[in-house]
Amino acid sequence: MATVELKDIRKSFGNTDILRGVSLDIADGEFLSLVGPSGCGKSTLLRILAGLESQSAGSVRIGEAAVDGVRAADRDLAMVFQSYALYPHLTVAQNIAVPLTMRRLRRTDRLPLCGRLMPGARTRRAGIVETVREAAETLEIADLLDRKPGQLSGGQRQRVALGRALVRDPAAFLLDEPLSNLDAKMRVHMRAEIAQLNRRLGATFVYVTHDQAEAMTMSDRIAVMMDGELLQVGTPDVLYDAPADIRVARFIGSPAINLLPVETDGAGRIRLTGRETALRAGPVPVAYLGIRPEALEPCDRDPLLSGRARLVENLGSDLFVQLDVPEMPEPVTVRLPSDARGKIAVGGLMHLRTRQGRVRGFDSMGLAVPLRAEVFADA
Ligand SMILES: Nc1ncnc2c1ncn2[C@@H]1O[C@H](COP(=O)(O)OP(=O)(O)OP(=O)(O)O)[C@@H](O)[C@H]1O
Repeated sequence: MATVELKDIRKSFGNTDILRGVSLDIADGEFLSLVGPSGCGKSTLLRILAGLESQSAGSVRIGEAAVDGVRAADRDLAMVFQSYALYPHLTVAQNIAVPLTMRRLRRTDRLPLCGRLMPGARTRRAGIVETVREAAETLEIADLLDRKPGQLSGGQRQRVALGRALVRDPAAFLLDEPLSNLDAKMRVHMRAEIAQLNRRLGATFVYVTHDQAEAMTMSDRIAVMMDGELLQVGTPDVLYDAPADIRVARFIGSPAINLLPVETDGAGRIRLTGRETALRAGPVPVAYLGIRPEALEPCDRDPLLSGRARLVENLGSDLFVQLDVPEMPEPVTVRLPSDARGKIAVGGLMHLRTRQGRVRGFDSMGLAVPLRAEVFADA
């Protein structure tokens, strides 16, 4: 098992800069997800780490060793892709055994017929069968070992691909959107299994996904990438509660955070839809307030904002209401507990407030800035 260190990685394809200096330290045994919208450079970064692509500048270390210039096959990493890349004519057991056959059997052992007669070949083959069986048991596919990939579900195929990575006992696992071919239910199931696998093995996992929910539920830390840059690296809680950048705030969380345009006057008073609020800016003027849907709640007096419901979505456990707020460019989303069911109808007027510490300020460049004082009716 190993730490992974990426230092100022740059990559250009022709004149286009795809990675613009990415530095990231991943701890031994950590589950780190790289997330970001399509085309932001996540897969390119993972491929550089794997040795499948070379960087234009910067360096990669795995464990104690600098691996720049080291071939992919010699980096001691296992990769799992979105396409499972299984051999259709081999059984599950044979598919899982592929890396072991290459590594543990001598060329002469692999010869048809006479290979089995080579001294020690029988013991080496028995060792492989045992390792495959252990991996299959870990992944709960031991009863499928004799099947061919065509006779498996998507989730089972993905487990076989994981099994093939597992038997290599690599320094780190690199996974590139491994669940995107699965249906929604299987994705939820497999993401729990992969997270458990990381804990059980104590191995370093680097996981690429564009699905923030996947990253939030599985990771120790998440690195958010956009346009070839890392915007923020932190635990799921930090990214959710304290995004450093408005783009991180928008990317993390579903439904999305409300980003309300505001004005700050010379005395630091923050005005929302032309009305003064109880919020005050710090030294830097605030241009947007970020408020998560669950950080808004109905109130009778001194509302932060008021609007009419344009959509009420009942999820059973929660209620999502979208409000049209006069002068606000986009509807405001509110998440209410299930006991609000039946109390709010489309067209109904709602007054909303938020609580101390649940508002985040962003400046005109989109960087998080401190609010000086938050004075609420309930404070
Ligand atoms: N071999 C290549 N030649 C030229 N451009 C490339 C090459 N590989 C990737 N790119 C470009 O680099 C950018 C980043 O690609 P990359 O696959 O890393 O993005 P990504 O964040 O993983 O996206 P996705 O989630 O869609 O897979 C894209 O604009 C892509 O078109």
